[in-house]
Amino acid sequence: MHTIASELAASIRSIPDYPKPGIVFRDITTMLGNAKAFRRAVDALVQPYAGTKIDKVAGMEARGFILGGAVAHQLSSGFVPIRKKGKLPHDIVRIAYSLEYGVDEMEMHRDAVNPGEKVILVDDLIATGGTAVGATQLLRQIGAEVVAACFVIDLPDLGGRKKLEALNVPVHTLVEFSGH
Ligand SMILES: O=P(O)(O)OC[C@H]1O[C@H](OP(=O)(O)OP(=O)(O)O)[C@H](O)[C@@H]1O
Ligand SMILES: Nc1ncnc2[nH]cnc12
Repeated sequence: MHTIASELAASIRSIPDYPKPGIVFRDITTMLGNAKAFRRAVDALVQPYAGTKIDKVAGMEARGFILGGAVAHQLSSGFVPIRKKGKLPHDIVRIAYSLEYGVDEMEMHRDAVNPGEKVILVDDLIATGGTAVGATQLLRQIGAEVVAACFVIDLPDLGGRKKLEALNVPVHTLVEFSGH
């Protein structure tokens, strides 16, 4: 019998040396195109939170939008896009962050979450945790309660899960790939 982790792992494509030499890129487009795997991934991401009241799901551009939108629908929550700089039209909060293969800035509308609202972060993958830690800081800056973060893929050797947990954000992941 296949576990969900092995089934999902088999649906994800690994591309060596993309986008830079030494990085093994974990490509979820193959999982997204596989109807059964996509449904199982979304169902498994949602499972720990079913029946709890989550006000908003926050997804990080771009892959976090695909999964986060589906998770928000399943939880009957609102959705908050955390975007790369320059894309949001209204009053924003912004933070600089680094990730496995670069540095960038991300932004969120200041009025996207009301103080005290319970928010879950959703993305496809956690590597160094730079993106998720930045998103947590943005959400906390506007008074949100970050109750959890969930990801399809964890790259445990890069330490992102531990960084988030050190900020008191519980982390839920479905499949691990060791090495980079
Ligand atoms: O844990 P970290 O080291 O921060 O890396 C993880 C982030 O990197 C990827 O996004 P990317 O910035 O490549 O954007 P994309 O979704 O637009 O491809 C991934 O979707 C996560 O958001
Ligand atoms: N190795 C990796 N594969 C896909 N997305 C990533 N984001 C950060 N590291 C990544």
